[in-house]
Amino acid sequence: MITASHNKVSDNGVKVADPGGEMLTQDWEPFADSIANAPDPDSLIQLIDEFAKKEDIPLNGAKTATVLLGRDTRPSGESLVEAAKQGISSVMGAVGSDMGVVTTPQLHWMVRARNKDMKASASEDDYFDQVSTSFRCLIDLIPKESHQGIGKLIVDCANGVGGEKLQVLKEKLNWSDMEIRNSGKEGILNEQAGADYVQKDKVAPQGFGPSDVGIRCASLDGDADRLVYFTIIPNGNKQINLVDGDKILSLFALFIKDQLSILTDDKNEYQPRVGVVQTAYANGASTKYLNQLGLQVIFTPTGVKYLHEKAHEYDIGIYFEANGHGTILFSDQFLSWLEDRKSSERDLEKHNAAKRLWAVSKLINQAVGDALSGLLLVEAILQHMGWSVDKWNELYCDLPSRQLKVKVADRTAVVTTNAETIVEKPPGIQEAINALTVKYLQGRCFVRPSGTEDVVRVYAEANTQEAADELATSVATLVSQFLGFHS
Ligand SMILES: CC(=O)N[C@H]1[C@@H](OP(=O)(O)O)O[C@H](CO)[C@@H](O)[C@@H]1O
Ligand SMILES: [Mg+2]
Repeated sequence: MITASHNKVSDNGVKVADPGGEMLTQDWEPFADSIANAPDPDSLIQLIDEFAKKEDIPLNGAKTATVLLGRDTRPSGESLVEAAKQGISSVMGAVGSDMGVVTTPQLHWMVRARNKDMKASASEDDYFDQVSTSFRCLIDLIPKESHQGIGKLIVDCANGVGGEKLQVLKEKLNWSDMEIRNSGKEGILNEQAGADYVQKDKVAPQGFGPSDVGIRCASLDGDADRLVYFTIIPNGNKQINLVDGDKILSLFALFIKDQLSILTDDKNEYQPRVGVVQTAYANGASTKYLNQLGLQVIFTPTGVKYLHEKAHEYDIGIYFEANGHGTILFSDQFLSWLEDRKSSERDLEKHNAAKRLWAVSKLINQAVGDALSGLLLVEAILQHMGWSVDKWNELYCDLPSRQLKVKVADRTAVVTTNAETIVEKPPGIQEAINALTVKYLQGRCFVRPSGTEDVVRVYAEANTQEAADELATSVATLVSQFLGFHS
């Protein structure tokens, strides 16, 4: 997938799906790094040959392989896809099949559908069919008493690929109450728009203003694998109430738990294991809420590859990063049990709960986090509950938080443990952070080296915004003292 996601339009990047449609296995990352940095074509071919030998991959088998290629809306995409196609055929002897402009999750979905679900020709149309059919199924199952409109939705598409794809869904679903903004027809990709901008800066994207107060708004990122919601604060100068990935996770977890409790009781032999996966950036109030729901919450280091892997350990694994990337994974064992229940259950309530969970498993992307299918699931659940976005946002109240970046001489000098919540190296810094944190009510603070930028990130939470800001600033100073200023 040729995309640089939420980054500026002049950036380029590539995301690689494995044959199951999921993210590239972590063992292969060093190889990906080495070929990306190969100095010339000969070294590239040599690296590929060596790797194929090491992994025991018969390269002549590649002749029967197909590599699906997709791209986001960046102007550079077309020529990069062409280059990829040439590389795939001339170096590997395989076929590069161009799927055109697609969202990252659509491409992952197609790879998965072709290999895992044995739909040899799975296309974008099949994706649209599956998500719209399962969405309609959820809507049709809404109990009559809560069948009421929940009002208009406006979606900021970051001027990216999500705009044209959401338009397809809008037409397929006859969804008149949804408006698409920053659709990509004009405007610059990701510029003051999109889920990353909205979540990090906590402000409304461009094109949104006072006339949108009171309306449910959502934001996708440039390749449509992240989703956040928000509402505009009246007279707030672009300020928003952010409904982030933690809240999407909480809504999904609540719905799944409700449906499971209709379907099962203590007498059931099979008790599906539900796991909720977060990172240290999850707001402390969300973790508390999920614990109160009686759910098992597990933490992993930052980066969706870790959350995704952990979520696979459960029958139903629900994961989200606060930035809005996440999905729900269902185990094969659970799905076959569910299929059984769906066909054998005589009790109407239980039968419907089974059908809802089945529809969720078809709607939500099983390969990666997907803003479009995530958005449809949020909308279906809100309609099911008869909830406004405010009601949803009131599930719990976010603790004030602050994120800062510190430029240091060498960020790899920071070594963390315990899902990145404790610093092991340099020695002494964790004790100093602890000494500052205990001064604040509901204080929580951690530092970690970024995996994507040359900075150390500081995250702080406390009972007031001033306190969170102060804690973050003083810990940022500590980081500079311990690690030396960037020269
Ligand atoms: C605090 C934060 O938002 N970190 C982001 C950011 O990672 P860093 O390792 O923090 O740079 O980019 C990752 C990739 O998009 C995303 O998965 C992660 O959540
Ligand atoms: Mg993205």
